[in-house]
Amino acid sequence: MFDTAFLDLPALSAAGGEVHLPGSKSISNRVLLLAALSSGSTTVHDLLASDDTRVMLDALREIGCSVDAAGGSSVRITGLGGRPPRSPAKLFLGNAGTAMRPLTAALALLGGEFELSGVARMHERPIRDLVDALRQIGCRIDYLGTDGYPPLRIVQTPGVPALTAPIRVRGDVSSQFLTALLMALPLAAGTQDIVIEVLGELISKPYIAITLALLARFGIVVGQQNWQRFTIAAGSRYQSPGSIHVEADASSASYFVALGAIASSACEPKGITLRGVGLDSIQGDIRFVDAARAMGAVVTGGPNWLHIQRAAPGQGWPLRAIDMDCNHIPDAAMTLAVMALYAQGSSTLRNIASWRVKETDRIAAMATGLRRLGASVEEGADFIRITPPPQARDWKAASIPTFDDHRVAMCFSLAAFNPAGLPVRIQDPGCVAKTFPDYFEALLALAQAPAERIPVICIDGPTASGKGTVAAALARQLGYHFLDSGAIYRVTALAAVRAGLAPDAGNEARIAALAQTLPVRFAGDRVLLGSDDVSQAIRTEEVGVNASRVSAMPAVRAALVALQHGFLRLPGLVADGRDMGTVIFPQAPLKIYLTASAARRAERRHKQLISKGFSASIGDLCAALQARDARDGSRSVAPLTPAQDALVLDNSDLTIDETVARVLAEWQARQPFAVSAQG
Ligand SMILES: Nc1ncnc2c1ncn2[C@@H]1O[C@H](COP(=O)(O)OP(=O)(O)O)[C@@H](O)[C@H]1O
Ligand SMILES: Nc1ccn([C@H]2C[C@H](O)[C@@H](COP(=O)(O)OP(=O)(O)O)O2)c(=O)n1
Repeated sequence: MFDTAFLDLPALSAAGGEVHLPGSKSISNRVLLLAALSSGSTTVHDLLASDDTRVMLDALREIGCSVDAAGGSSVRITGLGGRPPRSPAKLFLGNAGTAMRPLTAALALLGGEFELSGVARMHERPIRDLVDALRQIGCRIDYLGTDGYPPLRIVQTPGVPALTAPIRVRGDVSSQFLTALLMALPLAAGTQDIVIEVLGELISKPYIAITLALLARFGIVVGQQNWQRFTIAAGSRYQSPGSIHVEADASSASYFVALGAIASSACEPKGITLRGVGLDSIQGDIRFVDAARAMGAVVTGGPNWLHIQRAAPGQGWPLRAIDMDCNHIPDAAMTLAVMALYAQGSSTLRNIASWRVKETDRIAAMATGLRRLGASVEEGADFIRITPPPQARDWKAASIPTFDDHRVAMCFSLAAFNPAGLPVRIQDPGCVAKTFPDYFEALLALAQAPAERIPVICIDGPTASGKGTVAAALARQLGYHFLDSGAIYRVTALAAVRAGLAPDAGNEARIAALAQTLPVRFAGDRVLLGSDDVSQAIRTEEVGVNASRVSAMPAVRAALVALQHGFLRLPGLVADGRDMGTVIFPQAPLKIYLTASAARRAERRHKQLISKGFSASIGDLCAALQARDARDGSRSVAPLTPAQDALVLDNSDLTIDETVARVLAEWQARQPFAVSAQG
């Protein structure tokens, strides 16, 4: 996940490939509970791994269901199937409303003694409408804290209550209470019809439609009249479907549908394939596909998959402008607002008043970002009209505020395909964690950009100037990849010595051959040589000196070029070494030559070695590093020297943080975003 202050997306040119979307949270928890209430075992595939599903799984174990890992993101649940739940039990449900509400209803009907609690925020989330509905049918539920809110105690004698009158529940505040009743009341439908009546106009009907569709998969058919009266027929029984796939969130899919519609495919296979949600989706937001098609997207699909391709020029590319009532797809429709940037003419999205009261005022948020990109935007209480920048040159490099709204952040990532080749800055990219923590990783795995557009910051300099420390900190702050090229030379030296090859000129060809296929991998902070973790072994002074020797061999340097170029990946790279700016990435827009006095560097290296448990004397270190500087600086190929366009930064009297701040300021100054004006 990118938890940086901002994420700069370079201009993207194409996209293609396959993405498996994570399972929907609310479908995951519905399916888990239904599996737990059924007879038989259910293998649940594509379950979302999240806090909310974890607490549900723990609760199900606690009440006596068996939960077994079934490989990857699958679990096997063996349901109660008419057995009483294990009781008494205390269930901690975190902040998962999708666990608290349905479990309350189900346990109140199953009978036993239970305490249901959660985090402090959960104890501020109302549950009275559900408790009132359950009390109507004789369930005993007490509030353990504030009236109307969890924590709750359920003390219910087992046995099905006789239900003579319809059960009434309010539907105008939240549809989750109705979902909870619909999932629990089949437990009472053995010998009697169950009728639920909704008081008030039912909101969020598409979510009830999801509940009904899932109940049907578990053998429960619910009759429904006008979304006001629901009937569960006598004799209804939960029956496991054996296996079930959790659909991905259809509104999360909208970003990738849009991606396929606007991005060309540079190579085969063409287009974007989405796995996890398909044309037969039970989610209302799947209707986004129709809107995307109306704009020109070429979408095919089947159960659990979609394939999206950009239309041929003139046949849907550039996209067609639309004028659409978006009431049925409120969340996914935000994506249309960004697709409108790639349309010919003005697009109007209507009946979207609910955008104003979501995570943020989404009409205002979208208007702000779109205007910053150069679009003309008109907004009203319940509509937005977007006219794209007339020409490529009218686009602007924008820093987009995201207002702590995951959907705003995901939407504007798509502006990186702009025809002007401008980068886009997404502020607070971590806000996508709400529904799709790895959204940007998934996008960047599909997106392509020419190598010359992928930003690189080079930090070269002599030993112990702080290059590695500063480069790693910068990479972290910018969300960029990090290349520690010195580590590659160190691993080469270690591998050579282990293979019995002394780092002498006579062994150059053999060491170069070894370097050509060097199985080096970086995994977070660890450096692996094959499967051997060499992170510690390569940090000794002896390996450093040997690295300096092998690095003076032209054939070895040539052999390692492709490996180093391979680190240049989206969204950008910070590279640390000796020749990053002079040889490996001469096109880099920022090159820093970091240096410090020999005495300072010897002190730093001394401290570093002591802290890692190696013994060393400052005097020896100072002499050694001066010798190394001399060798690195005088070798025939790629000698250590500042690139012509490098900024020389002597940090003898700077702290690490000050050095990082200096480099970051240089980087920011080179960006096209008017940061101070735009915030
Ligand atoms: N500006 C600085 N002031 C003080 N210590 C620093 C500074 N920069 C780096 N160091 C310390 O010096 C040591 C060497 O830094 P390192 O990043 O390994 O250097 P290099 O990669 O240039 O060889 C580290 O322990 C680091 O914490
Ligand atoms: N891009 C690079 C990186 C390192 N080298 C060589 C020169 C250095 O003495 C060794 C070890 O590099 P490393 O950056 O790990 O060394 P220091 O941590 O600066 O002591 O590799 C190089 O020639 N070119």
